[in-house]
Amino acid sequence: MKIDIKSLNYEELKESIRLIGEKPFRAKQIYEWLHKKLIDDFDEMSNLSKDLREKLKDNYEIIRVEKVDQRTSKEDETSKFLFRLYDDRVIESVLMKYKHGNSVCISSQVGCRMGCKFCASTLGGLERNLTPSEMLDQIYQIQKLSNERVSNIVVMGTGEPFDNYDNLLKFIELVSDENGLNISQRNITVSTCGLVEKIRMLADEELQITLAISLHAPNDEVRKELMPVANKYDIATILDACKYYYNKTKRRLTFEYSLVEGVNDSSDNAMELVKKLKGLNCHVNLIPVNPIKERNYKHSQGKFIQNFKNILEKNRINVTIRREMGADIDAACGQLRKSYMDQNSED
Ligand SMILES: C[S@@+](CC[C@H](N)C(=O)[O-])C[C@H]1O[C@@H](n2cnc3c(N)ncnc32)[C@H](O)[C@@H]1O
Ligand code: SF4
Repeated sequence: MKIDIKSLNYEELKESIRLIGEKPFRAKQIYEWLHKKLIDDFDEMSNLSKDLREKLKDNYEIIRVEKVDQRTSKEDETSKFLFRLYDDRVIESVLMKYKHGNSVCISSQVGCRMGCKFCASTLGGLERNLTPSEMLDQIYQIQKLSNERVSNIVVMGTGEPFDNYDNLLKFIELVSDENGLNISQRNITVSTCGLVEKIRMLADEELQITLAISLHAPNDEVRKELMPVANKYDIATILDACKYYYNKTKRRLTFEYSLVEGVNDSSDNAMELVKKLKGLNCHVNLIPVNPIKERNYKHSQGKFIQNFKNILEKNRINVTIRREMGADIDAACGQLRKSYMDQNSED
């Protein structure tokens, strides 16, 4: 089997190149082609001899994702990309343009096995993990297709990143490498449904990334209704792990809270959340839930959203309501991929 060359870090590439009888300086050239110039064909590596390019082709493959669809919102400048993988599976990624720079939301798995009730990504279960190269290439292709420099990354697309932990760490290492895209770790956010062991492991890595926790409920009872993973970890245990993360990294935590009408959006719910988060250096992101046709959940009405926000603010909890981006292009995580798969299975 050929080696997935784009998933190797610089040191690994140097060693691998040595094993096929080449000088270490070649690794620097190849790494630059792959991760700075974003080339995905050995034949375009013009400072390498033809013989070496053939040798590379014999030993390595350059994993890439291939665009099958792109939709750009008429309401804002959000673009959603559908990419095909080498095994014909399909994933989605989103480019969001902000005043402060361009942000890409990437998928970390094909599907997800966590089963959250409101989420389209999990409807077909988990198909497989993405490799570090497949996570990277979502960004590389979007940068090339849009001619825009990407400055921020959120790992908030399909999949539970901590269920693909080793590949996630490798991806972070590669994308923040100064010999590659060199995206600051401070501009990378990883969102998790709260896998406690992995939160603690990540804290021990002492990286500078932002950790976002999908909380979505002020107590375990409501959380269990929405997220099966709540049967495994209670909120108190998750918050302990979050404090550990904060103490190790000094990075402010983000809590995501999708507001679902009549389920988690009352004043009592807001007060209970305040009590849970008091004293934590954190920020709460309120997300009006994006309804998916497979479930009955509705997003909270405007006045409930505003009331929830006011209660948090009065109690000095940092809070924002997430702008609904690209609502006209199935922008909720997993929705575009799901519509694509539904259409293709009907054909
Ligand atoms: C798709 S998940 C991926 C990252 C990780 N698995 C997690 O749960 O945090 C990213 C965020 O989208 C939220 N989300 C999923 N489906 C949603 C929907 N229909 N409406 C609003 N938010 C949704 C999740 O709860 C989570 O906070
Ligand atoms: S919200 Fe996250 S963890 Fe839950 S099913 Fe969706 S992708 Fe998986």
